[in-house]
Amino acid sequence: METHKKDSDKILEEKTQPDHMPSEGKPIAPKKGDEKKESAEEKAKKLAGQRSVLTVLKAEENTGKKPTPAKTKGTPLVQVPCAESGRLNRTIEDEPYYHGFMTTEQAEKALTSNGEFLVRKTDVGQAIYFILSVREKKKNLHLLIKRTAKRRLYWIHIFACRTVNDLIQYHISHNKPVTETGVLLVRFVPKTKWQLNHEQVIRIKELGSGQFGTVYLCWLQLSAYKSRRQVAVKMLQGHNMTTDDKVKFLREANLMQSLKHPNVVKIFGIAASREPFMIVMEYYPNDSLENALTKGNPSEIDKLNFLFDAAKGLQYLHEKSIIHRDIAARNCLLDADRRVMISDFGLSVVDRCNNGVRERKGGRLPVRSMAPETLKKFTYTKASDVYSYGAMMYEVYNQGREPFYNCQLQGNVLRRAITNNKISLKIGNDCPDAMRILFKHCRNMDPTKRFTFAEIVEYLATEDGIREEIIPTYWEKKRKSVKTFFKTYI
Ligand SMILES: Nc1ncnc2c1ncn2[C@@H]1O[C@H](COP(=O)(O)OP(=O)(O)OP(=O)(O)O)[C@@H](O)[C@H]1O
Repeated sequence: METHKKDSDKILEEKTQPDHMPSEGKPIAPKKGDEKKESAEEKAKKLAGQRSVLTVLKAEENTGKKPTPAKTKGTPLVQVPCAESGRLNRTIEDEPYYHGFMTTEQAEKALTSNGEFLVRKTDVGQAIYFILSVREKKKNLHLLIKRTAKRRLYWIHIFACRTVNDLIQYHISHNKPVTETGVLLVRFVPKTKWQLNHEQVIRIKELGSGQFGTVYLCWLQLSAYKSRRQVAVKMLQGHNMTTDDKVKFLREANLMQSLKHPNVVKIFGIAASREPFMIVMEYYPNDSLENALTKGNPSEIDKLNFLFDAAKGLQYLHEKSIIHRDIAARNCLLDADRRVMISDFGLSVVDRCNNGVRERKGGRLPVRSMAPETLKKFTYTKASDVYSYGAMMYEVYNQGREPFYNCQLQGNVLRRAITNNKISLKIGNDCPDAMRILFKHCRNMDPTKRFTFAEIVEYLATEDGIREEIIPTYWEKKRKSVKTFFKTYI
């Protein structure tokens, strides 16, 4: 183990040293005249005697959130030379324990047993910080990895390093606690296959943009040995994105990850180790239901199946306690078999208690599709989703026209007219009777009298022309995978 007296002493000399910020992952070259060697551990012991000098120095150096005084007050900081940290020459993004941008909630889900840890990034105010999340005695600790003001060294408890990799590696290889109470880093939580790297994604062209980001057609490189495939990638872009926007974007990705249904958009993963954040999804070349309705002239059977597929996807979401909150033809995509896939979970929320979710949200709201009780009290329920589904039925039977397209009212005046039942949607004469009845059940002003999606699915399932589900057998699936193998490798 090699240490350099000069390196260790820099902590004490710092005030007179020029500011220097090494790039992440670069080793520090040893300097001439570093003959006298001393380990960081020995230095820690020695420096304990110089407590008063170092306490002053550390207080001056602290940046960002101040550490809890009970844990760190009076503890000297010791710089660990690079050679002693025992790290590999990699960037933080390459480290298996680094999970990129992640909320506290997500980190807590990932930590399951004592001593498990991961490193993540988060925004505190305007600044971005690294956080060490570690599980100890059935509790989760989220420790801010702080930086000294001048030399820009990273530190948690006693030891300070030039990079986060060094800091973590040093604590692991030397079995050093990260808190005063002796919490050790035992086992890291590895990234899941769902967490992708930005390098795996290659842009082809833009597909369109929405409120939260732009969607691109991209190549996704699955691994060095596997083929690449075309995917749609939603990227959160823009320099004026607030922390709130980022958290919402990650929440959307997290929510999508937990969904698996033939009528819900399939997600491959998320790249969140740096910005722009990306949600990598299945690419649906048939575009949106809105385009199919406005440009495609679908048959009556097609329309019926579009609504049946959408209702099945939404029934699944409601079973998982998810309220979509933005049901509209523009948010439904069509797969290669023209099956509807529910998409765009940017506004979705989880209603765990089944009481509805109250949220007075600013920004653009889909007022024309929203239920009167939501417009009045900002309460979103499963029944308010059903009301919006009714608005989508209107789109389906009116060539994709948006609800109230011929109404001159705008903004608050329109909102008041809807809530006071002064205006209402009329589905049109071309709509079959059975669908007109269903429309009425969805658009009832009283939310308790509306159908549920389970009832809608049951109602539509008996209609003539409903496409039967073709569930592939075991051998059909096998045959398909062999075919794909030959296509890819031979
Ligand atoms: N998986 C996908 N495959 C193919 N096209 C997609 C996919 N996801 C989105 N798109 C297309 O990209 C465009 C932008 O989608 P996005 O979900 O960001 O916005 P939006 O739904 O149009 O608006 P908002 O998010 O404001 O409701 C849309 O035209 C949509 O059809």
